[in-house]
Amino acid sequence: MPVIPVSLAGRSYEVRVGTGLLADLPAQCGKLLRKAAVPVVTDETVKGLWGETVEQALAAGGFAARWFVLPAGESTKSWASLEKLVDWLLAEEVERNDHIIALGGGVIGDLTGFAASVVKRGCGFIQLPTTLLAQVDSSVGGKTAINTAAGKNLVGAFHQPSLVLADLGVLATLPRREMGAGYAEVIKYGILGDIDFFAWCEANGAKVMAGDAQALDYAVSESVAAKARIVAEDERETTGTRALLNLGHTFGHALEAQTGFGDRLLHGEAVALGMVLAARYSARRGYTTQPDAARVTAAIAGAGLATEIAGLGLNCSGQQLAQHMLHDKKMDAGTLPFVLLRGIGDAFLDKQVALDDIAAFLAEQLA
Ligand SMILES: NC(=O)c1ccc[n+]([C@@H]2O[C@H](COP(=O)([O-])OP(=O)(O)OC[C@H]3O[C@@H](n4cnc5c(N)ncnc54)[C@H](O)[C@@H]3O)[C@@H](O)[C@H]2O)c1
Ligand SMILES: O=C(O)C(=O)C[C@@H](O)[C@H](O)[C@H](O)COP(=O)(O)O
Ligand SMILES: [Zn+2]
Repeated sequence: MPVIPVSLAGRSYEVRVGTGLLADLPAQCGKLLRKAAVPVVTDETVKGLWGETVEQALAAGGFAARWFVLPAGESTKSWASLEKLVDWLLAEEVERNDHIIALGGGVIGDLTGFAASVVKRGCGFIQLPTTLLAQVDSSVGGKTAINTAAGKNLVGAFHQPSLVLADLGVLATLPRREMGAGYAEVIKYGILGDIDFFAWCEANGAKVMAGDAQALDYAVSESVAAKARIVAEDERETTGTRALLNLGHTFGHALEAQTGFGDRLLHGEAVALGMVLAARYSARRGYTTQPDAARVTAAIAGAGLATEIAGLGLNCSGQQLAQHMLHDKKMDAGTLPFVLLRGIGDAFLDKQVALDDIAAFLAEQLA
């Protein structure tokens, strides 16, 4: 079983990738579970599909799951959900050294991690990611957040989990559209820093999308290892290294905001479009070549993901889309550093981007 360490001074933890990890939960968690009652946060869909497995595994180890179940979907990453969850955790008398379990996709992981960061000024949590996206990205690295009226992930904290168990078996029930959204964050690691992994994705993306066990194991393990390396180097996104994980996200978050954080455009789908835009904009600026941008576009289209924002029916101008970017967390004294490409596998942070030029570029892409 691949075990990937996330090495942080004094707070290192493991990401275990394998099959059957949920059914083996008490043994996997070991001493992290200290009390008979274990708080488990999930969404309605995941509870219906995987709740029984978790409940029975805990019961077999002498534990009782205490469930907090939220509606599925991006709108759950809200102030309202956070308030309800925090009140519930306090009513459950969760202590600092306890661990809350987050069972679900990135929405549940981000929200539960944020709640864990503020309850009693910080208690423990364990990530049980159940989407491809959560296994390869959101469960690792400690970014937690909710969305607000002003934009995506604008309120949150860095708070690392104590353990991540990526059970590949749970992906069997994941709809194809959600697999595609997760695959966007997989291929991101290739585009931003590893041309060999990108080429592997070009050759094996269809297998990953079809749920091939070996391909999934490799894709998840390689993605987690790539993220762990970056997070270990720049945990709090202060040096610019971690910001590279934001490839496609400045465009993507603007698209998510414009479409109202709903089912119309999933986070991974927005990131896929954002990476195409970042590649095309990099070519327009002369940093990379048109053939590179076309290769990125083709690899993303090959996974069944949309690559043209003109097809989204956004009904807005390039300027309006660019306005959303003013709230980006990378914003620094009036300039917005953008993750661009010098080539496939060679992302960098460009601090010289003019938002008016981005707006003009977006207007062309929308036409
Ligand atoms: N913290 C980070 O570093 C980070 C990284 C990437 C994305 N994110 C965030 O993650 C969120 C997106 O995560 P997501 O794509 O996992 O979305 P999600 O949590 O909404 O899950 C997607 C859908 O899949 C369902 N689902 C989950 N597991 C399932 C399973 N095994 N079988 C069937 N259905 C299942 C859910 O109920 C939901 O309807 C966004 O809010 C994004 O901002 C955070
Ligand atoms: O872990 C990171 O760092 C990332 O940027 C991963 C992204 O895929 C993720 O969507 C993250 O939540 C975006 O970060 P944000 O700081 O722009 O909200
Ligand atoms: Zn993302």
